[in-house]
Amino acid sequence: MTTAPASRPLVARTVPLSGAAVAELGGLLDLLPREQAAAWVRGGQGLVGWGEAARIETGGPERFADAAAAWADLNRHAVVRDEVNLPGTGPVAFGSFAFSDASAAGGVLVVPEVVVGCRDGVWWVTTIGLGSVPRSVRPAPADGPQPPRGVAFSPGAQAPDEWAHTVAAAIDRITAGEVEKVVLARDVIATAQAPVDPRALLRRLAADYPGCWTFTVDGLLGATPEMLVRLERGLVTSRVLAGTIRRSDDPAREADDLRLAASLARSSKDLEEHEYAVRSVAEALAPFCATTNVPESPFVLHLANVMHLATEISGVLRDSGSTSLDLAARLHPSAAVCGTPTKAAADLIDELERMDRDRYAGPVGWMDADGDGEWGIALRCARIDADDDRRLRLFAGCGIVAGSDPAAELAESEAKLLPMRMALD
Ligand SMILES: C=C(O[C@H]1C=CC=C(C(=O)O)[C@@H]1O)C(=O)O
Repeated sequence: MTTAPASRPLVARTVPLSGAAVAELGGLLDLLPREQAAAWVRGGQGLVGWGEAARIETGGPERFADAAAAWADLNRHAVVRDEVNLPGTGPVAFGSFAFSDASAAGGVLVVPEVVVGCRDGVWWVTTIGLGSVPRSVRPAPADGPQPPRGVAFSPGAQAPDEWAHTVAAAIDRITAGEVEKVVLARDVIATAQAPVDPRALLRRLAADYPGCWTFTVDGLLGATPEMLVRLERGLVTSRVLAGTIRRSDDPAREADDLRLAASLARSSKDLEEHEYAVRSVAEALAPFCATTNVPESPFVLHLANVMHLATEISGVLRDSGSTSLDLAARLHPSAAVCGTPTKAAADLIDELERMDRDRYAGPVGWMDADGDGEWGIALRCARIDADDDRRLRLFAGCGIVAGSDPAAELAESEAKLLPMRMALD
């Protein structure tokens, strides 16, 4: 199913924001109103948007292709005046897609009525209308959000010890030769005493995880460290993560961190897990790229809660007709969230997880009219219940290989849930 408002043209205008206007703004996230907010922000830069000029909803195995086609169609007839001309100026769609072809969560592209962007000190505002010239807007800080109140956590599809047994079952299936790696996830339900204002969570996530991409699209919000694919004027980049170690709880932890980072970089179990993920991305990108660069060994990425093995892959696009969403569709699901071989791992996930991942572990991000954009993997995130905004589903998953230990994976999943738990605290 695709719903796209086809008959009326998109009308978009981008203008730069002057230094004096920017001085009054605060940060990008401070501009968001409570309703219909979208964001993709890292280290103070990125895009935020609000309102809904157009919405494209898709579902099933063709959810990416249908969304890309509907977005291209909207832009074919668009009337655009862009005075800034950078990736992310002109009409922009924020998007989020389900992990699984079978999920009712499908996919969505939301075209906000107002988008404010910041990149390398350049600020702009884009106003977008459907079938009419949009009113010009002077962005201003919104009211401060109330922090969440009285949040209680309860198990989702599987209680923690049950999930550890599931991990043990997965290890048996790996040992039996069914798959080489499978990523198993679990969910946790958070229930607050009052409706949760997503902006409070976004601000907390951005402050605690400045090196991650803090996002919200259509009720999904989080701070992901993993970039599935970025396309910018023909340059393709991807940051692959797999292989994790928890950081120590000790505040004076620098010496500890060095020791942990060194043990992660030497861990054959984590290096194996990482290698599957890198290979899946490199192989999927190769047909699209004239050249690619895949570093031989990973580096260790330090986050506030965990450290990951990380590899930055880059390439030059061969065919200028491919959009960032086309690339994301081809890369999804990578072995960082599914496993190896892909189909057998996806079947095992269906069988063992006993839940719908919804939009967790699917691509989330934005795209402009040229097809440039950034699509992260929706990790360290939660989805607000559309029917009850006091309720959220939190997700975390772990790559399982033959050498995995169920108790250690359970502890790792707790560490990955921490960003959202703390944001709800
Ligand atoms: C599936 C998740 O993380 C992936 C990304 C980084 C490290 C991972 C790991 O070490 O298992 C996972 O592959 C998650 O955070 O829910």
